[in-house]
Formats: sequence, structure tokens, C-alpha cells
Amino acid sequence: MTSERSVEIRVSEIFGPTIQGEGVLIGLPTVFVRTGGCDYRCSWCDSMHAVDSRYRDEWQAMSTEDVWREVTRLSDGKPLMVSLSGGNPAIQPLGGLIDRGHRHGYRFALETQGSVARDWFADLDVLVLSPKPPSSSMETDWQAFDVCLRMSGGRPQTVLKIVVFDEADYAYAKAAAARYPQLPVYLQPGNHTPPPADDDNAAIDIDGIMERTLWLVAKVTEDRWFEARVLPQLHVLLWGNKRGV
Ligand SMILES: C[S@@+](CC[C@H](N)C(=O)[O-])C[C@H]1O[C@@H](n2cnc3c(N)ncnc32)[C@H](O)[C@@H]1O
Ligand SMILES: Nc1nc2[nH]cc(C(=O)O)c2c(=O)[nH]1
Ligand code: SF4
Ligand SMILES: [Mg+2]
Repeated sequence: MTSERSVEIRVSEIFGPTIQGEGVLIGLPTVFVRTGGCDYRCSWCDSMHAVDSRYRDEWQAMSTEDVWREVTRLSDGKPLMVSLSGGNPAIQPLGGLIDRGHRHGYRFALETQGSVARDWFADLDVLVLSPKPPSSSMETDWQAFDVCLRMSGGRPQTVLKIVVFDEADYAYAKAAAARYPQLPVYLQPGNHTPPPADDDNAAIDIDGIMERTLWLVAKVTEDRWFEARVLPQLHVLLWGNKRGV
């Protein structure tokens, strides 16, 4: 049998250190490992270059060793937080990388929609579960989502991060939070001008994003939803749709 360690990881890009722009780890210096391929197709996905198989020529099959070497090169061998994102990083064999990094004091966060569970979720330091609201045009399989939570065994710090574009998304976020009252919930205003996959400098409508953020703050405060945290994508405010930041 082939051990996971010798299996190749499909990588779209590895970049950083930059700051984590979203959710519970916002502001923390981070190296990103963005894997290629996703089982979803969200209508507003801001990372289509790591989703659509039209871009698969840009993806590289890398060994755990190759990825680890690039992470240590970018961070000068100084331990930091590594964010595993994508695409859906849960469909890649990342357990060996997490083991490897942990031995050297690195920490690992993973962002996933909660459609695919892996036993190595339990080895993560932070698990960000980001179920997709109606505006994405995806359907949530809550049973699969529950398996992700179960696989984590309650070991990593686990949070919900839900993108909200409109009233229907907000209602979905409230229902998801009610389903998992033990999980901290982060509400993220959607970027309605995500980049086309082939143009990393596409303009964003910053006024529109600010407007949606203000609307979301008004919603949670008027609703007395005092457990929710509202955070914009800091990297989008700083750099727009630029890739690799
Ligand atoms: C690109 S996804 C990759 C990881 C995983 N597939 C997921 O969706 O959680 C990373 C995060 O970006 C969020 N995201 C994607 N497109 C967005 C957009 N247009 N506006 C705001 N957040 C977005 C996703 O909801 C997710 O929380
Ligand atoms: N700075 C920065 N923060 C991020 N948080 C989540 C990201 C993602 O695309 O997964 C992301 C990203 O691409 N850049
Ligand atoms: S699940 Fe994540 S990576 Fe996949 S299409 Fe949706 S936002 Fe993009
Ligand atoms: Mg992103």
C-alpha cells in the first residue's frame, strides 16, 4: 500500500507570508497552500483559478516534501501558521504535511465547505468550516458536514465562517449557527466582484463591499445576535482581487 506521505498533492499556488485576511485568525502572519480542485462550483467563488479544471495546467502535483520545502523557504524556517485552502483542500492528501510541520513547530488551519471529511482533520490546529448559503447555488449536505465535525474529534479549534450576500443567506447563517451552538460563528460579507480566474487584478467595488458590511452589522445588532462576529475580507480591502496575497 502507498503511504499518504508518498502521494502527490495537487497545488494551485503557495504564497506568503501575508496576513490571514478572514475569520478567527485575521491579521496573523500566514503562509497559504492553495490546492487545486473542488467538488463545489459556488457562483461567486473568488478562487476559480483553483477550482475550474480549465486551469489545471497551472496546477502542480507536488510531494509532501516539495510543499514542505516551499513553506519553509517562504518562512525562512521560522514556524508560523499555515493555511490550507483551495479549492477544497480536504480532497488532497495533507496528513503527512501536517505531521511534518508539527514536528518543526508550525501550525495548520484548514478551510473547507464541509463536504468531505478526513481522519487527519483531528491533527489540525484550526478547522474553519464554511458551509455555503443559497446565493452560492450549492446545496449543503448536513450529514457530510456532521461527519467533518465528528472526524475533527473536537481537537482543533473549530469555527463556522459563512459568506452572506443577502437576506436568504443571513437566514441560512442563523439556522446553521443554531444547529451548532457550540461553534463560534464568523459572518463574512460577500465580494460580489470576485476576480475572473484569468485576471488577478480585476477591479473590486469597494463601496459595495462596505455597504454590505454595514448592512450585516445592522442585521446582527438589530436582531440582538450578540454571538455573531462580522468581519470583512481584510486582504480584499487592502489589495482588492490581487492573487497571491
Ligand atoms: C476560496 S474558499 C476555499 C476553501 C473552501 N473551498 C471553502 O469554500 O471553504 C475560502 C473562503 O473564501 C470564501 N469566499 C469565496 N468566494 C468569496 C466571495 N466572493 N466573497 C467572500 N468570500 C468568499 C469561501 O466561502 C471560503 O470561506
Ligand atoms: N490574505 C489572505 N487571506 C485569506 N483567507 C482566506 C483566503 C482564501 O482564499 O482561502 C485568503 C487569501 O487568499 N489571502
Ligand atoms: S467551495 Fe470554496 S473553492 Fe469551492 S467553489 Fe465554493 S468557494 Fe470556491
Ligand atoms: Mg480567498
